This record gives sequence, structure tokens and C-alpha cells, in this order.
Amino acid sequence: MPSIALQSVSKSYAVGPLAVDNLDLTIPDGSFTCLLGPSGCGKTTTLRMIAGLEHPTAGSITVGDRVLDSVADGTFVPTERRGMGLVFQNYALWPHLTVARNVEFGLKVQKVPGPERKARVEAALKMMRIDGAADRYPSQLSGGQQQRVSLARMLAVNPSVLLLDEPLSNLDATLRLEMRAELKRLHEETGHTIVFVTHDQLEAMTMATQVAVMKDGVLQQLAPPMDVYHRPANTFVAAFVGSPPMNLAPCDEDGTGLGAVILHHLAAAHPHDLPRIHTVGVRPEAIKVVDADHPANDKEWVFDGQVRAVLPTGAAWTVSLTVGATELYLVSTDEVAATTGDTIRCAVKTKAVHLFGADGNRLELETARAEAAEWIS
Ligand SMILES: Nc1ncnc2c1ncn2[C@@H]1O[C@H](COP(=O)(O)OP(=O)(O)OP(=O)(O)O)[C@@H](O)[C@H]1O
Repeated sequence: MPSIALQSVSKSYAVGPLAVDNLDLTIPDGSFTCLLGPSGCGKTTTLRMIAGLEHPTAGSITVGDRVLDSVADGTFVPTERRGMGLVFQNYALWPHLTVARNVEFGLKVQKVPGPERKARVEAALKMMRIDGAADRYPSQLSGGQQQRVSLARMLAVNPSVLLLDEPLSNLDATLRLEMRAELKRLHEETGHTIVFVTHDQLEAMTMATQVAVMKDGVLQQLAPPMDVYHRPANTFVAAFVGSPPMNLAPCDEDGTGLGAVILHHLAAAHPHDLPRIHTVGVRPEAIKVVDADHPANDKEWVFDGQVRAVLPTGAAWTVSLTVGATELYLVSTDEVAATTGDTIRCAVKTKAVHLFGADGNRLELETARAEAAEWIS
């Protein structure tokens, strides 16, 4: 199936602000696209519009040359003719059918012959590790098991586009991890196009080939997960993706706050980069604990922080520390042998510092430098 393209798509309901605001989004064939954002940002509405369960109030949705929706010329292709498989949070299993019959249902509609139907039902149940419950009814299953049945039902039909709305939300942590791996493997094996709604950044980071980060109905960034992480488009994305989130420090005008201190350091390293930078950001893992006599230098921002708490997670140490009036988090994979109240010396590579302008948008060092040159002249 060719790419799905949403062009200038908006959606308003009778009450409230725009649920989706002028969205341009291309979902390439074979991609695993995660719609990521906090509750109410318009993810589900976007998915439902792709599915044909909701009408856009402006814009168009196309698949290659085929128009699925166009507000301008009144085109609307109903859900069942879009060839997409749907799994929503609320399972929608038939209560009077057993698990196996639920999974079989779509295949019957497609008139798949009996023996093939049986084989496909068995394979889908096995893949979702729910084959032991084939003869039970949905009311006899836990929420997580029901979620797996609805995934199995969709997989059995084998649609070329899978639309999934938080399909793993009711699973426990172990199963969730397994299912992520399963879905990722499935995607790599089948080459299906997957659109996956989640508010869980880890889920998006681990599975997606591209992540669409949304806030208040507006697309904030569309990029591969590593780009979203390493080059967040703005302070919202920087703070939303990552756990603990990126440390953000405003560069207050009186020059006393942490942001200003970092900026001062950057200015020493890059004398013309000062103006336009409003906020600086540092990922927790970019802060390294160094020896107490580690010297200041122009490649790193070196500072002393007071330890508020050391939080070992087993694989790493998360440290909450204060630097002046600012609280920071650092994450270290080496043991941090410090306790509350200790002073530790830390270093951050200058190139690991993220810069944001007054509008919250990312500034590349080169851009900042060019703007500074313009500002100075
Ligand atoms: N049927 C509806 N009528 C009125 N407003 C709605 C309706 N459905 C959604 N909204 C509003 O549209 C906005 C976007 O909702 P949507 O469900 O798409 O967000 P979401 O990002 O999927 O949130 P969640 O993660 O909580 O499901 C919200 O402000 C919501 O209140």
C-alpha cells in the first residue's frame, strides 16, 4: 500500500478547542509510526480519522492517489473499505463468542475457507500467547488477555495497515515488554504499515521507525526516535521524551541562574553564540561525575552540585542534585558513591548542551552563531 498522507487536517468537536489543528503527516508504506503525546493532545482523534471513524472538519487524507477523505470535495470512504485493521483500547470483543470465534470472525466475513481459517486463528492466538484460552468467553478473561485477543483478531485478518490505539495499556510490565518485542518483530517480518497511538515515550522510542509528537492538537516533531531524542525540535519534545526528562534551565536576564552560567561557559567556547538563546538543555546521561580536581576547560562545562538523593535503579544510578537554585538529574551507569549533602563535581561536553530560543524552538549552534553575527552587525 502506498504512503498515507494527511494534509492540513483539522478536527473540531461541538465544544472545546481544535482536537487536531492543521496536521500534515505522511505515514510511509511499511513504517511503524507512533503518535505520541500527553492525554488529550489529539492522538486518538487522528487515528480515528485515518480509520474513517471520525470526519475531519478540514483537509484531506489520501493513500497514494486514492482519496479517503476530502472536506473540500466531500469525499469520504467508509471504514470497511479502507482495508485497515483496528485495535482500540476498549477491545470491542463479541461477548457471546469464544476467544477462537472472536478471532475467526473477520476471516469468516472475508470468506476465508474453513481449514485456512482454523490455521490462521491458531497461529494468531499462539503469537499473542493466548492459545490456552481459545474456548473461553471474553468475560472470563483479564483486561490484558482481552487486549491480546483483540490483537490476535486483527493479526489473523492480516491487513496491510494496522491502526493501534494504546493496545498494550492493560498488560503488566513483563508482558508489555514481550508484546513490544513481538509487535516489532511482526512489523519487521511482514512489512505492515503500523500506526500506533501511545502516551508512553518508551513504547514509542523502542518500536517506532518514526515518531509524531503532538501537543494540543499540533504536531511538534516528526522524526525517527533517535532524532527526537537527540535533536528535539523544541522544549516540549525535549521534556516529554526521556526519563528522567532533559534538564532545562532558562537563561535569566540577570545572569545568575544556571542557564546563564551554562551560557556563559558556551560564550567562552563560542564567543558569538549568546543572543537568542533562551533556554539550555542537558540530558541526564550527558552529565558525568568526575574527580573533585577535574579542571575547568573550554570543551566541557564543569560544575559542582550538591547531592539531594542518589537513586540506584539496579542498572544505573539516578542522582538528584542542586546547582545553585536549580535542580538537575543525572544518570550514571557507573556507581555514584555519594550520599545526600555531598558535593560532587560534574562535567558536560559543550557539544551535548541543547539550545532553545524564546519561542521554545531548537537552535543549532551554527544557527545561533549566524543569528548572533547578524545581531551584532
Ligand atoms: N467526541 C468528542 N467530543 C468532544 N470532544 C472530544 C471528543 N473526542 C475527543 N475530544 C476532545 O478532543 C481532544 C483530543 O482528544 P483525543 O482523544 O484525540 O486525545 P488523545 O491524545 O488520544 O488523549 P488520550 O491519550 O487521553 O486518549 C481532547 O481535548 C478531547 O477532550
